[in-house]
Amino acid sequence: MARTIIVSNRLPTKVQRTADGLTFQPSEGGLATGLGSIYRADDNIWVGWPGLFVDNPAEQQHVADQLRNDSMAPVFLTETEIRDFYEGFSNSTLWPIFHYFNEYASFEEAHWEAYVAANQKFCDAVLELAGPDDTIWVHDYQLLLLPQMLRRARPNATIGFFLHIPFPSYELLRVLPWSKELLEGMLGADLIGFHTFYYMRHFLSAVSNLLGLPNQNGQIETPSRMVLVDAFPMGIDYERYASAAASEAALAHIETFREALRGVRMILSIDRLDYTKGIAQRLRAFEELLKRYPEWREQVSLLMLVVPSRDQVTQYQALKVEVDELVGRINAQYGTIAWTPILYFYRSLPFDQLVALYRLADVALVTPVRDGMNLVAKEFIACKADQRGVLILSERAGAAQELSDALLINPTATGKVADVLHQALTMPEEEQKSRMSSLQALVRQYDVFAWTELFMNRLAYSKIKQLTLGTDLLDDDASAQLRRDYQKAPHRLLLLDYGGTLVGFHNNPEHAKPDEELLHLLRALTANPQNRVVIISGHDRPTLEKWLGHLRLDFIAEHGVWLRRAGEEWYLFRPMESVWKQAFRPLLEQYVSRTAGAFIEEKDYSLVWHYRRADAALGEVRSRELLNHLNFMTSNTDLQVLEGNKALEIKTIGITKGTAAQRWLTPDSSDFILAIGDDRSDEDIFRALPAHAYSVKVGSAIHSAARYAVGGVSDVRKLLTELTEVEANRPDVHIAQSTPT
Ligand SMILES: O=P(O)(O)OC[C@H]1O[C@H](O[C@H]2O[C@H](CO)[C@@H](O)[C@H](O)[C@H]2O)[C@H](O)[C@@H](O)[C@@H]1O
Ligand SMILES: O=c1ccn([C@@H]2O[C@H](COP(=O)(O)OP(=O)(O)O)[C@@H](O)[C@H]2O)c(=O)[nH]1
Repeated sequence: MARTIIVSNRLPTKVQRTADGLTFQPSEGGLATGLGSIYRADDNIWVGWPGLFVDNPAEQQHVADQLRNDSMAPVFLTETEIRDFYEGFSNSTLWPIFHYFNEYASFEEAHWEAYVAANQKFCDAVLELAGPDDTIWVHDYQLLLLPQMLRRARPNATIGFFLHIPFPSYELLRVLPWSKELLEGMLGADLIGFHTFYYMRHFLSAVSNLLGLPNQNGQIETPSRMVLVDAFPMGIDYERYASAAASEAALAHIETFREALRGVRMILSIDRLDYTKGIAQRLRAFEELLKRYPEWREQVSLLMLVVPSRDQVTQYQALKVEVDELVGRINAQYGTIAWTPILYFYRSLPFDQLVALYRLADVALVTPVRDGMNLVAKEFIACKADQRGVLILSERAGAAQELSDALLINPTATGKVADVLHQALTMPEEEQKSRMSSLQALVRQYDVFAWTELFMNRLAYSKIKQLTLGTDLLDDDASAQLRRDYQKAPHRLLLLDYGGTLVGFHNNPEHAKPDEELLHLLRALTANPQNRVVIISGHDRPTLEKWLGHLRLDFIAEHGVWLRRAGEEWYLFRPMESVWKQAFRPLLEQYVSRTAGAFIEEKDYSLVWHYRRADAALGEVRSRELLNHLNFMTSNTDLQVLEGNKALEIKTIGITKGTAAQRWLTPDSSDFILAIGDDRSDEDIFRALPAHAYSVKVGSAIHSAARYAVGGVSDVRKLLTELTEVEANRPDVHIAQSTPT
């Protein structure tokens, strides 16, 4: 039966070393607590780290056996991996950058290397367990490279990825020297999920700006596949919290806590000790409440449960000192014999005590400065059996996008938070109930099971969508077949686009000069008289002549305007005008001055407005505008506007790379045809080909008419090199070539 393999750095069970040996406890942190309710169903397995350094093989075996009973498979991290991968790259580089604390981030090459190696270790562990039909669901920032690693090993696997923390704006992400690798790692998944639409938008813009991959309606076009991106706000196991809060055990705890509080009202604060959680800001806001509203002294306490976290990382150690000092100072200043303003606990609590605190609290004060979601806010809501109590929530927590009936605050506005605390403590019961009941309806309906179902349905949909797109990757089998067909064929026609296909895409088209490797390759291909090789390019005649004119190649230049057979003269596709250029140039110039980085290229019979050097988003916006303008100006003329790769080209109607290529496609011309191109203009060639031809799209093949797709220029060169090697193995045969009409 097909299973789901969940993979995350932290397992829902943590192993601890005590005087009595190893113990097994539930992990804290929202990822582990949140997913804890779903993974046991249907034979699923959870692969992850049990939170402790265990190197003794007998102990490792014991841990693995214990965890196996609970459907978990441990990945044991060495001490160096814990330091460099977990505390290092994950929590001293990615965590601060993704939470907008870039001043806390370190950039250590050794940590990056450890991160790559640890992701590979998780990959190996998953591959050992996962069957071909299993769905692999990877979680969080510690494993951003894992989807791509799994994809390389299992090209057809179903892989989902969910990020539990914010995805930062592109400006923050680009600070990371490894940002491209991380994005590419994530794109190995079929579906990438975020808690909010904002995180998703930031991700899409980073992918567009850093990798140059376009997206539409949350679908990213990668060279080989379409990847879906969507927002899935994570829920909790609502019924588990609601019923636990109503249980006998919880009621008994509530009684004890109430007695201890002796009529003092309680503001509750629960989180891991983390600088993202705004703990110091919260303490200052509580102090401000006591200052501004002295009537609350001796009437209300802040119960602050702080769970130890990542205590080997410098900033976490410094935060502990800061929080200890603040609590000490406020308690010393305001406390009385009968009343302690802040009840401070630095530990974790068992589940039934936790839910008792949620149920008892008058106010939950949740003030992170950044938080992916924040499940504490949702757990508080689920525990409110009598619907009394008020949630104060930072607008910078992912949860704020959904929980609009909470009192939303800016966590750094200390005075305002104090005022809102006063508002919460004096809120009429009727208003409390009305707000809480709509919050409960939302959190109950969109619980962790609904969240999982939505994610899984969307993941299945992404697979179906990929299968219906119709272009296959030119994998080993397909390219072996291509080579066999090539070898058999007495006449071969190779139609090769130039920029983006044979050489990389350059910011300046004039810099796309062929290198020695390419010249050698073209020389080898044209050396065999069975081959006719046509370079089909948007470049002008003089440029192609200068770069490649000395080789035995045919040419189609200016997107089909000029043609030349090897050793012969250039000729025009058909007679045409160029006076119209004067009328269009001022408009293009206007768009150049409005779009930093845009430029104009003038050819004999066409004008091109390029935006490859402009900011990606601005370039798209301006090109849409210009396109509308140009469509209007060219209507009822014999001109057309072609959309190229980051370019708009105006030229005579009916002349494209495809119409020009047709001149080479006579019925007896070739037994083997191969066309390769990366640009929208190459689609005209693909569409012009007979069914038996090989058409290969370089880069994203979504909406392409090509039969096959390859990733980039290096794949094209590899393919062509392999063809020259086929040649070398074959006895020399000389067969006359047909020439284009
Ligand atoms: O594993 P740790 O280093 O001990 O850290 C605990 C977890 O912290 C983070 O939790 C996040 O996930 C929650 C659920 O989606 C979300 O509500 C919260 O906003 C996040 O901070 C981290 O993302 C997990 O990987 C850690 O396990
Ligand atoms: O003593 C405690 C205190 C908190 N938690 C849990 O830790 C999680 C914190 O998740 P959240 O999403 O709020 O933040 P994270 O720590 O994941 O950043 C919640 O499920 C809490 O119930 C816990 O298990 N034991």
